[in-house]
Amino acid sequence: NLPFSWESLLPDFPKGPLCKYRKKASFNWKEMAVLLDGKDIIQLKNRIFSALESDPLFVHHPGEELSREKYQELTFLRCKRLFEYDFLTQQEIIENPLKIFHMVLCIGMYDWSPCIQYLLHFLNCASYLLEFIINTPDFEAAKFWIGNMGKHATHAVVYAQLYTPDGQYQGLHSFLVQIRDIKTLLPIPGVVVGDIGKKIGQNGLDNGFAMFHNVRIPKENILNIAGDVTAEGKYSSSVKDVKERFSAALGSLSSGRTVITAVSMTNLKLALSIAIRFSAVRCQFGPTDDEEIPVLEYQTQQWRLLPYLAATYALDYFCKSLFENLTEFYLGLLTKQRSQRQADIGREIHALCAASKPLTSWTAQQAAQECREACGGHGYLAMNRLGEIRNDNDPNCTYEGDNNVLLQQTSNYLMSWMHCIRDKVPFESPFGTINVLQDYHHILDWKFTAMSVEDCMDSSVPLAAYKWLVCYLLRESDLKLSKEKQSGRSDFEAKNNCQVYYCRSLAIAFIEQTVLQRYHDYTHDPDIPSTLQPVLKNLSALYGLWSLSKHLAVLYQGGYASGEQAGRFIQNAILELCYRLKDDAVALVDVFAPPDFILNSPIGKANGELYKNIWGEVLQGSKTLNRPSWWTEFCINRPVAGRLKSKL
Ligand SMILES: CC(C)(COP(=O)(O)OP(=O)(O)OC[C@H]1O[C@@H](n2cnc3c(N)ncnc32)[C@H](O)[C@@H]1OP(=O)(O)O)[C@@H](O)C(=O)NCCC(=O)NCCSC(=O)/C=C/CCCCCCCCCCCCC(=O)O
Ligand SMILES: Cc1cc2nc3c(=O)[nH]c(=O)nc-3n(C[C@H](O)[C@H](O)[C@H](O)COP(=O)(O)OP(=O)(O)OC[C@H]3O[C@@H](n4cnc5c(N)ncnc54)[C@H](O)[C@@H]3O)c2cc1C
Repeated sequence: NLPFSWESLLPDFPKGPLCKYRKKASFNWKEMAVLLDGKDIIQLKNRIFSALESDPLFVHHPGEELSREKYQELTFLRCKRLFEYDFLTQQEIIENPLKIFHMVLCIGMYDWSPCIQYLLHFLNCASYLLEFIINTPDFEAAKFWIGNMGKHATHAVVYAQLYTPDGQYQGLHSFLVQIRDIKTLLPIPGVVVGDIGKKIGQNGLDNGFAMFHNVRIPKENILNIAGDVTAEGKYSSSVKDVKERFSAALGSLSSGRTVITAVSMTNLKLALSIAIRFSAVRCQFGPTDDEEIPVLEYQTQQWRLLPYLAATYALDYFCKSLFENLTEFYLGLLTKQRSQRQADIGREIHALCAASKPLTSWTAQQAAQECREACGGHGYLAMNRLGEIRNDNDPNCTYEGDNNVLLQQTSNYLMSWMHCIRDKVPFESPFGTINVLQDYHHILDWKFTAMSVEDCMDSSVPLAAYKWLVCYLLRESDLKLSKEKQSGRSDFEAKNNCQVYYCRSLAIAFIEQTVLQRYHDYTHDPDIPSTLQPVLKNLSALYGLWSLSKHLAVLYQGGYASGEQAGRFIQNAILELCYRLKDDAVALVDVFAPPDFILNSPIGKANGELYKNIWGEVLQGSKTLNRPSWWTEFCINRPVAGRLKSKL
């Protein structure tokens, strides 16, 4: 019973082999799309997708190998065009900042290279408006990997150690430094700048290096987030402590990590759209010799893909909520809030995104590989895009902070609450993500109590287990750290020896619990339409149980679970949920899959005409039917076997 306007916003899919599954779905995919995104966002997505589809600059080149140079040029032209489209007015952004988030992800669904190039220009121009001298002390201190710097950036935001004329060290600060002439693109005197070479993915985007030798920049070019310097060279800062200034200087990294969390989640959407549509139409083997069934009917295929589908829904919700948290933080910064709450928000967001980036980028990396294999040989064909998705997702695990290093930031934050727990001092965090620790002592006594598989079919079961897991890992990490220190290890060594199985696991369990808590609350909200709630609850339960199943050893080790049944119930519940969700799977990807032009994968097309789509693409290759240019080497210049064999 959707109003007519919804129908025009979300046109029906073409008829074809996927209809069989679409008819079996327990819910209406359009109603779900409207619930998750709302009319405004769907309109924005349509606007962006159709602009790209109708623009000749964005046309795909099937069967054509672009050189890196050409791809970089095309990426730059596309980036310029994105500025020309200017998809969002300032007013729209102010009214709903979430639109920026959706705009970025829509462009990224097409190709991450122009998207990230655009974003780096857009954010650096938008968010940053002495007479300092910039120097690179040695080769190891060179700036390396910098996005857009390889070929074309004219200005860079450079993080550098600040020394004032009195010789005092003032900590890390950021400066706007011109690196190339804006008319000629030649380097500014004193700057050595260049391209770092081919990468595993995202090759449309140029990444560069730079070294500075006595490069003078105007005094105004200090980006005075944490401090400023007067004309007389005197340093001033509202933040007195160097360490706090360091945090403030790094604070801006939280926005990058939040965006990367969403970029990775979007890669999950792309990979799953392809793999699930493929699995629903690709038939192999069957109960009888003359009946082949779609590979989606196999338990293994369901178990390999559907938990990632559930993860996509849970992480999609989490990303939006994290972006809202970040918006609140930036509103505080813009209105120059100096309250304790503002500082606490900064710390909590830092802890959240330092773990959500690892969780989401790793999940997407594993999913992309699983989807690639789940599509068999066709998954390995470059035109089907799973390799590109996997390789373009890969650096999400590294940039804006290596995942393993970042997890330490989250566990540090969690460990910092131990003194409140020990001293029984009341505490809470602005977004409530650590409030679970208020019941730490009580939760540590909890046990797994489900008596049947059916009992486990709601996300409240894995959620309770996660709360225990977080408290348990916090206790164990804290004990381990104390033991290390007591045995005479330095702070550095002690901390280092507490990472594997302790702090690292703690940070992962914490973020999984937080994602699940938010998604559980959302899916169990009485305002969710009753037509959609059952499938959403199944997704929440599957995400929770599947994630939890990776921690089974610790649940037993710490005494939360005992006996054979607990593990068996969890495993059987996962399989049962996969089975229940398999008929909804196609409709669930229809909700988030971009149009065919954007998805750009013959096996992932919405019509499900697998073979027609592959053949259509194969035959478009300009040289598909040609004999090779080196055909004479095969037919005429035949090798004389053994001609070069040593006679000695
Ligand atoms: C902090 C480190 C991990 C470790 O340093 P260390 O010296 O050990 O410091 P600590 O003692 O642990 O911490 C000191 C205190 O500071 C607090 N802290 C640290 N970070 C933050 C933060 N972000 N916010 C708030 N507070 C912070 C910390 O909690 C401590 O406080 P306390 O003592 O506990 O109270 C450090 O090594 C580190 O951060 N390393 C990672 C470095 C990094 O991330 N580099 C990024 C380089 S830029 C990059 O990679 C760019 C890639 C471009 C690709 C982008 C693609 C996606 C699109 C995104 C678009 C976003 C655009 C953003 C623009 C841009 O980045 O240029
Ligand atoms: C595609 C791409 C684009 C980038 N763009 C930019 C950009 O625009 N601007 C910019 O400034 N930077 C950029 N970077 C650099 C990026 O920020 C860094 O690569 C990233 O922060 C990781 O640092 P690193 O490379 O020095 O790794 P390293 O710190 O050398 O890490 C190497 C390994 O050692 C491990 N390790 C390091 N320290 C510890 C520790 N304390 N405990 C345990 N293990 C540890 C890490 O887990 C990692 O596996 C980009 C990188 C990539 C790949």
